[in-house]
Amino acid sequence: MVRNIAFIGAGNMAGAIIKGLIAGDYPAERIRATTRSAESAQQAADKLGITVGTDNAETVRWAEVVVLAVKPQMLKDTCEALAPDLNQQLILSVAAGIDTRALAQWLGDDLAIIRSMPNTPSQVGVGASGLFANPKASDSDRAFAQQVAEATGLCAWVEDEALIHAVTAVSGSGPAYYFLFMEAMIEAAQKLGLDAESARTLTLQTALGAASLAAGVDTPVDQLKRNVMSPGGTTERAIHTFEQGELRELVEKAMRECAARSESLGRELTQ
Ligand SMILES: NC(=O)C1=CN([C@@H]2O[C@H](COP(=O)(O)OP(=O)(O)OC[C@H]3O[C@@H](n4cnc5c(N)ncnc54)[C@H](O)[C@@H]3O)[C@@H](O)[C@H]2O)C=CC1
Ligand SMILES: O=C(O)[C@@H]1CCC=N1
Repeated sequence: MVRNIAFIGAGNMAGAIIKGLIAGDYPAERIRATTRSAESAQQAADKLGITVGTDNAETVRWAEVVVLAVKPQMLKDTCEALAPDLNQQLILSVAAGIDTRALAQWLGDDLAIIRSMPNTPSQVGVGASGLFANPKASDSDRAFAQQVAEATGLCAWVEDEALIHAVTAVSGSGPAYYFLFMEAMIEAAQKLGLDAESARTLTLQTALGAASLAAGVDTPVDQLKRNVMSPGGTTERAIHTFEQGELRELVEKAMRECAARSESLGRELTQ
């Protein structure tokens, strides 16, 4: 299914989705985007290989699907300015925290609105998105949103919109947790004596290998972990150190904070 799709905002997340779509053979001439300045529009056009302008109204009138990809703090003003040019386009919002009720208030009551919480690995085809549709969205709207998400990776629907906060804490923000872990491992590897390049390549390949193995076999992750841990061996010491340092509790705390921030962001920006 190909529809004219306009991204309002052409930053990190829109760029990641657009790259994923194009890599999945979505026709580039059916994708447009906007940014705030002519200079950033030109940069984004060169980087993404699509038409990027600064005229939201014109771009929205061309579109059948409008993707809201500006920062949550910019969303209310952006939506209210777009509202007069909307004519039943499907709205896809990737903004953290802002619910479909607020979006409908700013854009128009009758609109089909689908929220997607994607992540930046979308740009290399291994994104993970959570989706929620308001009751106005048709089966075909849902199918289109799913197609966009699947062009860039995999997706899961939630039927309770509040669960988008949890999705944000898992997959929306999750890549940054793994990047932090990689950063820490690269630093520690160098302290153990490896040169910077070996520290980096061994760390990244190990992350890729662990994720590929976990995704590629049916074995639960705790068993995969135990398979690395020879009794009395080396891994056991490292895992014991993580557990003693309460890594699990820390992960849960961080994810609860993330979900809570998603909720409070929504409250602050929709009052
Ligand atoms: N970065 C990430 O990993 C993820 C981000 N998101 C959501 O995606 C949205 C965008 O985030 P990023 O791409 O990281 O931000 P960003 O700052 O990289 O991109 C925002 C873009 O919006 C443009 N913009 C701002 N106001 C505009 C307007 N009125 N009209 C047209 N363009 C306008 C800016 O020029 C910029 O290109 C946010 O709402 C965020 O919550 C969701 C999931 C993951
Ligand atoms: O940090 C943020 O607010 C955005 C939403 C999910 C990932 N990045």
